[in-house]
Amino acid sequence: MSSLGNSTNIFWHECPVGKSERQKLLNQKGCVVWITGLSGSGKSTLACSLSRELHSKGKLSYVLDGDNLRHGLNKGLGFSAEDRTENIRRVGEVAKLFADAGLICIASLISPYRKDRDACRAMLTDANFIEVFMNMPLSLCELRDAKGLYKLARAGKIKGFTGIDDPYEPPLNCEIEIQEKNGVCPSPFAMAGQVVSYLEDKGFLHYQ
Ligand SMILES: Nc1ncnc2c1ncn2[C@@H]1O[C@H](COP(=O)(O)OS(=O)(=O)O)[C@@H](OP(=O)(O)O)[C@H]1O
Ligand SMILES: Nc1ncnc2c1ncn2[C@@H]1O[C@H](COP(=O)(O)OP(=O)(O)O)[C@@H](O)[C@H]1O
Repeated sequence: MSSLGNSTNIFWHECPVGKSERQKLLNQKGCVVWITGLSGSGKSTLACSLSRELHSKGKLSYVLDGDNLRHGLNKGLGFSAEDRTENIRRVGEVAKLFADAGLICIASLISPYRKDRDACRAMLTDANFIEVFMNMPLSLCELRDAKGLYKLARAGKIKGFTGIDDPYEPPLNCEIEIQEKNGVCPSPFAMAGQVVSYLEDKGFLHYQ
């Protein structure tokens, strides 16, 4: 069902081809893998590696990457708390549609606020929202600084940068946590393997 907001005189139209038929066709179950973490923690790397692994297993996935969506769907949104909330809400709604289409939707956004991630979780049935926390130390993310943004933030040239002068609220009850082992970050292939194992164990990679 939809939440109607300010619109009136609109009605929900059921389509005769349903989610279960699409899932049967694809032999998988639609869900959302929501990857959260600091800039540079490896969200996009995991998203791409996971999508590749799933593809090689014959499973259909689609990546919604925060940075990429800000070029289109979310063009015009900034990084205030309100804009981030709207950014996450929109991506949550799109992810829900992809999951309904039967796909394994991989959403990769900083999504720093717990309440925003929880709101996306609430859009789906609980088991179909798989929250993956990239639990990498800020020092590692800052050392990587692939885009040079931490340097700019430290120099005061970017204001409100997550982890520097803007908050990041780590998940309290995520389904999967990716972290360093003995001070070493797992490879992209190993990170993807951790998520694939979870999806396999929970029965998302088959439709019975
Ligand atoms: N102020 C500030 N804080 C954090 N990140 C910033 C900021 N300004 C620009 N960027 C770049 O935007 C990318 C994060 O976009 P998201 O849509 O994932 O952010 S959020 O979920 O709405 O917080 C983020 O991409 P990733 O490094 O892939 O996380 C940055 O490249
Ligand atoms: N598991 C990993 N092992 C080694 N380097 C990684 C790993 N994950 C990410 N990186 C590197 O860290 C940098 C940031 O990764 P990225 O996926 O862009 O992070 P995010 O999307 O969270 O900003 C990139 O240069 C990437 O190649």
